[in-house]
Amino acid sequence: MGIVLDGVDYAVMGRPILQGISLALDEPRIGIVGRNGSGKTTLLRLIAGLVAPTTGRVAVDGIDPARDRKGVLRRLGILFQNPDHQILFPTVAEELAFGLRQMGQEARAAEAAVMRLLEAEGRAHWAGSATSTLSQGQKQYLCLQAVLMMEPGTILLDEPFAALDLPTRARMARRLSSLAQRLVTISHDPEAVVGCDRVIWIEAGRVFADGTANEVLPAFQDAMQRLGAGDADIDIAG
Ligand SMILES: Nc1ncnc2c1ncn2[C@@H]1O[C@H](COP(=O)(O)OP(=O)(O)OP(=O)(O)O)[C@@H](O)[C@H]1O
Repeated sequence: MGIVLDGVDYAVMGRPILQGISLALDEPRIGIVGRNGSGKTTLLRLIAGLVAPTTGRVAVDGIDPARDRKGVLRRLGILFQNPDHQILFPTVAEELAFGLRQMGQEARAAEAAVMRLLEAEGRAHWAGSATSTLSQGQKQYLCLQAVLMMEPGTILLDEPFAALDLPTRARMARRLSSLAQRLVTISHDPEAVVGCDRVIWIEAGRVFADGTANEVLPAFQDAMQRLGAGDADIDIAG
């Protein structure tokens, strides 16, 4: 089944942001790379159903993510770039229970599921901790656990390593690689998608290259280095 985008265009007030995107994504590890402003986050938002395409069709395991919000919650989890934008609750246990409550589970069952998860992760003592006191890496880890609570088949990761120091990044990479879920990783950094089965390079709102990591990443890296050698962009997007 997987993720299907069929002839997708997305425009804001007539300005095209993404154009002619047709992709069928069902590999276990998918990377989406592109420079700043190329349209990666917009693509993620379309897949997640946070915005609907202007033309064309998006389907996640056969459902339209913009229309069936409940259905998509069970299929797709999102780890946003900044955990501070994702964490809503004062304590770790409340944050972890939120998704299950949204999916209709009653409070006591959700609480028990949260404790089971924290115990399995060796972090039962985190339950009552204030989310605001966690480090950036711990917050990112909490957001990942909150997504995993809902047992989605696919997780969308937006720049998952951007705010992490090297040891935390290594730990997060290890945790992610052990997951059974399909992962779609969006990044401007080729390092973040090195092990992927398939890498899609988005340039100026279009699919510029699509292949294995070995096929796509060397060319992407070359192009980014060439761009970096030139002067800064002086045009303002929009
Ligand atoms: N709602 C919106 N209104 C106006 N412009 C938008 C909107 N959403 C995205 N854009 C524009 O579309 C382009 C692509 O944005 P997007 O955030 O998808 O890029 P990106 O590849 O994720 O960039 P970055 O790596 O910098 O996060 C940018 O020029 C952005 O300014």
